[in-house]
Amino acid sequence: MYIVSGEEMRQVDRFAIEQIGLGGFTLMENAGSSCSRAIERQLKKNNRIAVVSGGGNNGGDGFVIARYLAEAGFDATLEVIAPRMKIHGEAYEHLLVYERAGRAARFYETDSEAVEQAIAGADVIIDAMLGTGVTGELKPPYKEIAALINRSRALVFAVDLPSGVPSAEAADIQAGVRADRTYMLAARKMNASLPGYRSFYGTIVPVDIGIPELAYVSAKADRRIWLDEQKALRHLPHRDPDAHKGQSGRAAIIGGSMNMSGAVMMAAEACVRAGAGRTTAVIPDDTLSAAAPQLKEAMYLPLPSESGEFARSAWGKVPEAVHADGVAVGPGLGRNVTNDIFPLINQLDIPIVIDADALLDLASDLEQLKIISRTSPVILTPHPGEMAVLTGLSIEEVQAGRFSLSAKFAKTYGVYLVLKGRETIITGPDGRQWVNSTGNAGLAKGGTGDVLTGMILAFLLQYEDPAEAVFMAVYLHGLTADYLAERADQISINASDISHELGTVICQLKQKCNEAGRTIDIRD
Ligand SMILES: NC(=O)C1=CN([C@@H]2O[C@H](COP(=O)(O)OP(=O)(O)OC[C@H]3O[C@@H](n4cnc5c(N)ncnc54)[C@H](OP(=O)(O)O)[C@@H]3O)[C@@H](O)[C@H]2O)[C@@H](O)CC1
Ligand SMILES: [K+]
Repeated sequence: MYIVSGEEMRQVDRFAIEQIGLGGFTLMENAGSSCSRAIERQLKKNNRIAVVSGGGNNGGDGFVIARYLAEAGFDATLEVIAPRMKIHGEAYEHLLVYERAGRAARFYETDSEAVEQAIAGADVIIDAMLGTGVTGELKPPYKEIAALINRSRALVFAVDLPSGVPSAEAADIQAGVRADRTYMLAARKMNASLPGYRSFYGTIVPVDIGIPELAYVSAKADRRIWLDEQKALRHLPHRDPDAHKGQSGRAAIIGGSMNMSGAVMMAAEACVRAGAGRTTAVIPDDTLSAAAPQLKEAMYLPLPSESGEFARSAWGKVPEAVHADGVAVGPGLGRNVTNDIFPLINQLDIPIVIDADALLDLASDLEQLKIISRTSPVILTPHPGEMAVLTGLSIEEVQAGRFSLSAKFAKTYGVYLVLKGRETIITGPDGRQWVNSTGNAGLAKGGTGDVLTGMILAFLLQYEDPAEAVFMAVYLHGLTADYLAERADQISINASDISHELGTVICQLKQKCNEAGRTIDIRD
């Protein structure tokens, strides 16, 4: 599914209407009929339903929904908050269709008390007041009606967006409807993936309204999310039956310090479990006895240490000492001795994943990234705090601009950026973005990032396309956490459990998709 801003959605709509010839009236009919069918599955026959409509096209969707629900025999009334005079275009045509079908809408302008009573007394409220067209703070009486909806005990289903929630990134939100479910039309709106707005949406139900792919291509809205597991099947790691260990790649993971020998070893174990042919842990020599017993499958390359961390002089030795097809640097490095990771980026033209403390070293001289000439990809995996250091912004600013900041950063420095969070955003150096839908709050725990780093490195060695490798690592990391959370509470998820169960999850995924008859949607 595509992810769009409100402005991009308008461009997509315009293209579908003007260039493809799908009329706005038809799209609204599609939106309303598809939504009402999806909504009906949540309704009980005796529910009192209030469809609350505005005067724009979101309201128009509401007129169609009210007609379908009434025709299906539900006790559904249409409460229109906008004055009749302000309703135009396709929305007005659909209001007329509703009325000509023998139904009567109630208008807040002329019957405010009855409208408020209908809303207060409803079991289910369908919020079709405002969608992508909202600007600024909610105006009266929408603000008061939104508050009334939020106070009610009814189930609240929003159409496209909860009214009042802006669709543009980093727009302020003062008040808005808090929905239990949001029936999102055609494409996912950007803000549904941003922390400040996500809670307004409730469960998001995608609703197809028949807009052709070409309309998205024309709007250059190149951001996607996978909402079903079947999409993953085509992209799962695959092993040739005749494979030998040399073909799955040699991985080197550089990290660890006296107090954090576990981090580098968790990354190394994840790398082994995710299929790397040979994995070497490059560690400070005085941590060898602590690190080595943690993983039998790894090889070890100890380098000079100082105060329990890599000595500054060790960094110059790394490019020659490491014989690998891909490298990750960062897990558990520590911050007492300054790390110098630029020789790695400069001299090793193999895929490199930069994580954790190494990101902070990178931040001290980011401009160097622009002048280094490499053909192999650089992958940065910051959490919002690390991204704040990389950009010089506050964490709040990072979170409010996750999409645009990621795109700008990845393009400026020519890197793949994995901005972690509830919905991790992966951005390619060309600005294309993928949003991950798997994972849960159990991942908010030390070590899970180290495991992800190891998985990304292993996949980089097995996939041709770095974007696919990075996305699949993030996707399966989250999916394994979801698998674990189905068996024990989220709070008990251990980072290493993700490595241990990864194979089971991939296996289950293959089985599930096979059982579903291999109906793979190729539009991903
Ligand atoms: N285009 C298509 O093909 C399709 C579009 N579709 C649907 O259209 C929706 C977008 O429709 P849209 O552009 O008409 O905007 P919409 O969200 O109804 O809001 C406009 C109204 O809001 C009002 N208003 C604004 N700000 C306000 C505030 N702060 N506080 C209070 N009021 C405020 C503004 O009033 P005004 O300020 O002009 O007085 C105006 O009346 C989209 O989300 C989807 O549901 C589907 O049918 C599929 C086909
Ligand atoms: K709405």
